[in-house]
Amino acid sequence: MIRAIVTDIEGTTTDIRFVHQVLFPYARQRLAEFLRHEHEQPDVAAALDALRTEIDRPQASIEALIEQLFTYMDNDVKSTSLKVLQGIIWRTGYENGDFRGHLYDDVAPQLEAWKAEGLQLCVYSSGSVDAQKLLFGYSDAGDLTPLFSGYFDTRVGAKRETESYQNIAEQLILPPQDLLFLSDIRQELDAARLAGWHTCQLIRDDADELSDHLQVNRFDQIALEAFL
Ligand SMILES: CSCCC(=O)C(=O)COP(=O)(O)O
Ligand SMILES: [Mg+2]
Repeated sequence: MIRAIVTDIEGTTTDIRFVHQVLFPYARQRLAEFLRHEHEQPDVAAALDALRTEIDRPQASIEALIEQLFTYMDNDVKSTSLKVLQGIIWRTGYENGDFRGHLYDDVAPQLEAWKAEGLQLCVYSSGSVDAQKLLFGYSDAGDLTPLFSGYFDTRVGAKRETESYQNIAEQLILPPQDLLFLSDIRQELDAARLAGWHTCQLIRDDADELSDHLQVNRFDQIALEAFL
């Protein structure tokens, strides 16, 4: 029986275009100036030190780190340090009302229904935990953060690695057969399935002909009884 549902964000709850055409450019346009002025802020300094460790350059200057972060952004590298810094910059955008977190219209009602049925709801995205809380906290459907009891990011591992799903299950103290992962990306679902999870693929845009996961177009097409 499914007892917890863990959802991806980009392409699953949220239009990929919101992430790539609103969030990513917003951070990109501000990143260099932000780091030049704010690199001593404790949370920023910690992310920059983590980046120095990540690239094995303990003495890297702020300018060298900025260059590295632009390379990451150009290649959509899911670096934990980049994701933390993007989240810090996005906070200003959400708080100023520059944008709200996009959600497909089927998402909030279904999350509320599952919560009312007693299911545990969690998020797993490459975006930092703080960025996840911002997107759901300042969403098109209002503040949905009370619905969620867990948030996971690349600190548990990469989304295409089976070990990440084993780590999440361990943290939730639930057996994998009680867990359902929702994502638009077949390789992420493959990794979750190898960890023993149930899986369901959201097809928001183009069909995925190579997938053998159960596919739906909307959250209200997900029938939990199907996962035995
Ligand atoms: C918290 S929304 C921003 C998501 C993000 O930064 C990202 O890179 C999406 O990656 P994912 O692996 O979740 O598709
Ligand atoms: Mg996705």
